[in-house]
Amino acid sequence: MSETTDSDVNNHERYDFTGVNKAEFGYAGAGSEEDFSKYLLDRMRQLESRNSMLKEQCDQMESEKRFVESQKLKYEREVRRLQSEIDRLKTVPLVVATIMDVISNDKILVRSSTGPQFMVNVSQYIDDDSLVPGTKVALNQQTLAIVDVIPATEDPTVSAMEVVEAQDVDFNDVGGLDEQIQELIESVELPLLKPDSFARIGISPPKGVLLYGEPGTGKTLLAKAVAHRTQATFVRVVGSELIQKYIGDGAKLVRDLFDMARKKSPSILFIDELDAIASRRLNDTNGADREVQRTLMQLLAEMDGFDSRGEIRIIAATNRLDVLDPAILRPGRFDRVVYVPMPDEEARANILKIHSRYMNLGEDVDFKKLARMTETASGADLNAIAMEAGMLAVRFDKESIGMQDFLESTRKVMSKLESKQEELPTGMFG
Ligand SMILES: Nc1ncnc2c1ncn2[C@@H]1O[C@H](COP(=O)(O)OP(=O)(O)OP(=O)(O)O)[C@@H](O)[C@H]1O
Repeated sequence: MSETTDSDVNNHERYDFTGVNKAEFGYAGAGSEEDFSKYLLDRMRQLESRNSMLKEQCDQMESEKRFVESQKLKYEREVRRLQSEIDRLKTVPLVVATIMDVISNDKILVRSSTGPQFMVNVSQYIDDDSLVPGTKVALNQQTLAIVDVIPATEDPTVSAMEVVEAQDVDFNDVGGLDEQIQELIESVELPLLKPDSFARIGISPPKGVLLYGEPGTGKTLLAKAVAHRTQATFVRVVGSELIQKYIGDGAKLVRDLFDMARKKSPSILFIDELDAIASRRLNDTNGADREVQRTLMQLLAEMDGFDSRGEIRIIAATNRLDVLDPAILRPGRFDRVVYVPMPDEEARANILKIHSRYMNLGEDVDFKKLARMTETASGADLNAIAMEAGMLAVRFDKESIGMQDFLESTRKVMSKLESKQEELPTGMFG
């Protein structure tokens, strides 16, 4: 509709209002025709603006309606989702079981997680190939039919082992321990690098080397350094983890470990905390002990069936030589036993130097003096002292690390050590 303009107002004289009932238009005045005409134009303007306002409101309502409709669809979807979630939560739980044997395509022997064994049916939607002994499956609670195959969540071998293809630790990173390094060169490095020399002379290199000594004295460090020197893959497992994490899988893991070492050869297999799987039998009746025994038997079997001139070397470490089963130390197994001592004064100064060689040191730093003050510290403690001194210098925004920082960090680490040693039994290595 076109807007009423002023020219319309000026043209009002053209209209003849004779005989028009003005009251019908809401006009109450008794003015001239001209006034009535003006009145009418005003009314028209008012009605036009009201009309356009109503149109705007209508548009707005239209868009609100569309919005509400889309919200409605959204909420309907949400209701359907929640409904199916409720249905899912209301379904009866499935029973977990392990396949013991496959008798025929539709008859499977399973052991449920609660213990008893059942002969059960299989849902037709399950792929026959996935039904092999050892697979975990879900059973319907009433009929005990297999309704699902539970995928293995993690391959224990992957998380139990640490496999490092190229080590960056060298013998230069080891402070002291010259004799131990020499032993490792003879028993691990030479057999890997010069196997022909052993064959020519007609002797077999030792199969396994056992490093023993207090915690933090550098046993792992030595094994890593020898792996670096020989460019061998470093495969590491921790005895206690083999036992605790994968109950029932320990023996299989040992097999997998040797398989991995063979696959990645030349390799150095490092078994840390050997005592956790190779301690003397104390109590035969307990299930956990039997598990340890099975793992140990597998380890011994693997070592016995192993060619000592091959490309795999085994190094193990323990803090407790006194608890080891003598079977593990027989010839052809860990036949070279190397004691890794706590560092003496000279070694302590060396270790401090090694761990602060990339630090910006003040001229007053006296490693000999620090070595005299750290008589009971292991290599790991000395590493902690160097790190802590560096942290102190950073905390106080210094240019370099001074003797004062080292003295402060030594005091801190040594007092922690003393309080720990008071709690420990003595005589483990004496
Ligand atoms: N002789 C050493 N020279 C240099 N650093 C050392 C030495 N001994 C220990 N360290 C430092 O201490 C850290 C821990 O040492 P490592 O893990 O080799 O000890 P370990 O004897 O294997 O201990 P655990 O018995 O607790 O396994 C090393 O990474 C290294 O930084």
